[in-house]
Amino acid sequence: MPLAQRAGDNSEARYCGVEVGFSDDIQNTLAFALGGQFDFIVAPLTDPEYRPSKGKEGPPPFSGSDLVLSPSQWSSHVLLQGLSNLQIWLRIPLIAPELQAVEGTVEEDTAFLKREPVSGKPLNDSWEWWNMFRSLCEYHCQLSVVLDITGSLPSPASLKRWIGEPLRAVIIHTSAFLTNKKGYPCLSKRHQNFITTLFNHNVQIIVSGESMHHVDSLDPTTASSESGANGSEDGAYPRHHLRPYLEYISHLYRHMDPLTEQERFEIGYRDFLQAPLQPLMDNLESQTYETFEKDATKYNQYQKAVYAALVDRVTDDETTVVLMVVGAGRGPLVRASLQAAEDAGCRLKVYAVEKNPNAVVTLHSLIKIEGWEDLVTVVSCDMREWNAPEKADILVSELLGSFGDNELSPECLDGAQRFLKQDGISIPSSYTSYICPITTSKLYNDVKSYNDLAHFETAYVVKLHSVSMLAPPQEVFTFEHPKFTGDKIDNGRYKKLLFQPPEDTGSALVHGFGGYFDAVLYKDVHLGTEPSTATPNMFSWFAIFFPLRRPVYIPAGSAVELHFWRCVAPSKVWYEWAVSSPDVSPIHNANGRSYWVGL
Ligand SMILES: C[S@@+](CC[C@H](N)C(=O)[O-])C[C@H]1O[C@@H](n2cnc3c(N)ncnc32)[C@H](O)[C@@H]1O
Repeated sequence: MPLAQRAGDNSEARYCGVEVGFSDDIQNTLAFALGGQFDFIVAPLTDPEYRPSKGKEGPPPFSGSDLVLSPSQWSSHVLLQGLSNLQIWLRIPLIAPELQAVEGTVEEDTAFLKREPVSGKPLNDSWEWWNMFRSLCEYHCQLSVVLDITGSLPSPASLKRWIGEPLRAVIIHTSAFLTNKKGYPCLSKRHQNFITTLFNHNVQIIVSGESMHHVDSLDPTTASSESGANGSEDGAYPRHHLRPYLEYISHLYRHMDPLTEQERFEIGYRDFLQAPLQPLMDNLESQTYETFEKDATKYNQYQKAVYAALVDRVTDDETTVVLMVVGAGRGPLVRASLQAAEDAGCRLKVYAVEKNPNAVVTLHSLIKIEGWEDLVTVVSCDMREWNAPEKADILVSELLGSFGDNELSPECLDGAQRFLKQDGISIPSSYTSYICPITTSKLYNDVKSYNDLAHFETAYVVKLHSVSMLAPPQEVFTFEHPKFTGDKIDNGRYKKLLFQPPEDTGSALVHGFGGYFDAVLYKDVHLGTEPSTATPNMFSWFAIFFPLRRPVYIPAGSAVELHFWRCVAPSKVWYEWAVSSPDVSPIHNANGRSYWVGL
């Protein structure tokens, strides 16, 4: 039975298994573990005592026939170390044995990796063992990792690296547990936080070792309500000696914070590649507008910004402010603007400019339903071509992509500023893209599975989740509006960035870059996704992912140097990117050969 569900989380269930020794009687071993409420066992495939005797032909080192369990029992409840549905799971200690005080890890299994230092890599960091092994396997998508956790944990930054790796399970040893006041097993705060993080990333937990807490009745603070008080459900077996550990793990899971509304919306999108929208070249579908319109936070921020701009702009009761919503879609920014005007007590004349004829139909009907005919004029036109009958005081738009400028807001607004007064206000007034190097095995393998160059040179919209940020995001490109320079505006850009991972990270692998944005709507009203300032409860934008054709190894203490270009041609805009240190990558997407946004 899976661990009791955490509130609001209907995604994959979390399970807790138990490691068992080699057994001739696997039926009984399994029944005992399941009776103790564990979900599965982890068992060695071969007898560790078995030694092939020289010159003698003997039976293979297996205990018995595969018929000892039914096929469904094998697949649901038994993890054969190393083999699982044609997946290979490499088991390594989280802390290299020579560094840890506590014994009982799997040193033998990984000894071959430690035999010789390779190119000076610090072999006391078990992540290096994993990295060497998976590099030898060319990052194979069926290769995953399982970590043994004991009493000590590595530094927070080095621990964080594992979240971007294909970590399937952790084996938590009974020696990792402390004892609470009542004599029951519990974990240190750091261990608790790590296990909780693992739950969030669908990592299964396996308990292993001898019981170190000989308690025979359940601790009321950790007992799971659905389990029997003593022994197995049907009483056929004695109480499982590791049951208090399972109960503690289950307790941690049940007491996690419930998912927020935003997390509930996003959960099905985590770590899935999506092609970015092309709202200029294509016409968005009705369903896409419907999703946008559910994001109350986004429109609240716009309403606040329009209100603040109106308050600054209106000096007497007689003024009628001309406000143009450019790229009005089905009208939510028109609604937010009219509401802001009502709150500010000022008169507003609105033009709603939209180039998607389908959205224009809905916009017309909204205006009729709401009785806004005297307030709002609908213009079915591309804003870059419209001959406006008068100039605007305020230009409101939302043409932002996950990387700020990637849906060509700069090019559209440069075209629209012709009909903004010289002292007029653009909402947004500026936006900035941000980027950082990330470890993301899952996304890298998903891109690789397309088996062509073009997919490695494409940016993807992704709800980044099982990803490790190796350094904080840094600013890439900023665009400001309006920009009355008199000259033709050049929206081409180039930036070189240097990312220094925290000192205690150790080495790491970069699979690509995560991109975000922040937009200043008006003065101190902003919205964005850059993690340190992200607008809470806003779900209109996921991050953007720029992959690398080959992951780049970053030795401990080294920085990552990234070059990023925004290139503009008469009919398209595209990005190019390359890493120049500590290793040199090719320039990705040279001349926009694989990915571009149409003008
Ligand atoms: C991201 S959507 C936002 C729609 C709406 N404002 C909202 O918040 O739901 C951008 C809208 O701008 C429109 N658009 C993009 N470029 C445009 C252009 N050059 N002229 C007119 N409309 C444009 C698209 O068709 C789309 O409806």
